Amino acid sequence: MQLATLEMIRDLPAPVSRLDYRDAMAHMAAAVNIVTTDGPAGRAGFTATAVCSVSDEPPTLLVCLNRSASVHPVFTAHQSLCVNTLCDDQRALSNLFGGKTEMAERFAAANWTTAVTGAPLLEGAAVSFDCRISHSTSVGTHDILYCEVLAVRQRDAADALVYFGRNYHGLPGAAC
Ligand SMILES: NC(=O)c1ccc[n+]([C@@H]2O[C@H](COP(=O)([O-])OP(=O)(O)OC[C@H]3O[C@@H](n4cnc5c(N)ncnc54)[C@H](O)[C@@H]3O)[C@@H](O)[C@H]2O)c1
Ligand SMILES: Cc1cc2c(cc1C)N(C[C@H](O)[C@H](O)[C@H](O)COP(=O)(O)O)c1[nH]c(=O)[nH]c(=O)c1N2
Repeated sequence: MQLATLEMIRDLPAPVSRLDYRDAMAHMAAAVNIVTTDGPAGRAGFTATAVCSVSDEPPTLLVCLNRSASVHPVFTAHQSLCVNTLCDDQRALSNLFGGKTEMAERFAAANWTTAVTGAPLLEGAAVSFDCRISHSTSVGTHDILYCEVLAVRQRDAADALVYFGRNYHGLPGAAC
């Protein structure tokens, strides 16, 4: 194996720091979601922007959940969840579910129903995806939850909520 020379090491780019990475990621706009679960380990929910579509056959999305989050044990116990994508008029929910708030207080601020898994579906959400967690992997500080979508519910016309530059922005909706 060729030993790296000092010149080679010196020429390597400095690794991206956590703060530089976060500054960079603040430039990536994202949808804002309340991810919920319910079952024997109780009802839980958190705000998530690290959510995206994976495949349409079978319908699958992914959610990245920080293992240090208070809700992490509940989601891993249930292996099911619902991704509720917020509309512009639901900004306050994002902060409420964004941590440090009692779970009962979080859920008291909105109306909920259920579909297949029993995970709470948010009334008035732009769209809700009721899912079974099919498998997960751990990368760095987060678990990546791969979720098979078992049911969907969508609201026809709604203004979208976007998170960009560490702030919320409304996006005028069209009939979807
Ligand atoms: N993926 C995540 O876990 C994630 C995403 C967004 C916000 N947050 C939380 O919300 C707080 C406020 O975020 P902000 O956007 O106002 O400012 P920030 O500077 O803390 O984060 C800027 C961007 O960096 C990314 N990021 C932040 N923390 C992360 C983490 N632990 N793992 C992976 N990516 C991360 C997100 O894209 C975020 O929008 C953050 O400190 C974090 O606790 C977490
Ligand atoms: C706009 C926005 C976006 C996200 C978050 C927060 C906010 C405000 N949080 C953090 C998460 O909601 C919550 O703050 C942490 O889980 C800590 O919550 P507890 O205090 O442990 O309940 C978050 N956490 C996570 O694990 N994955 C994610 O994608 C996101 N995205």
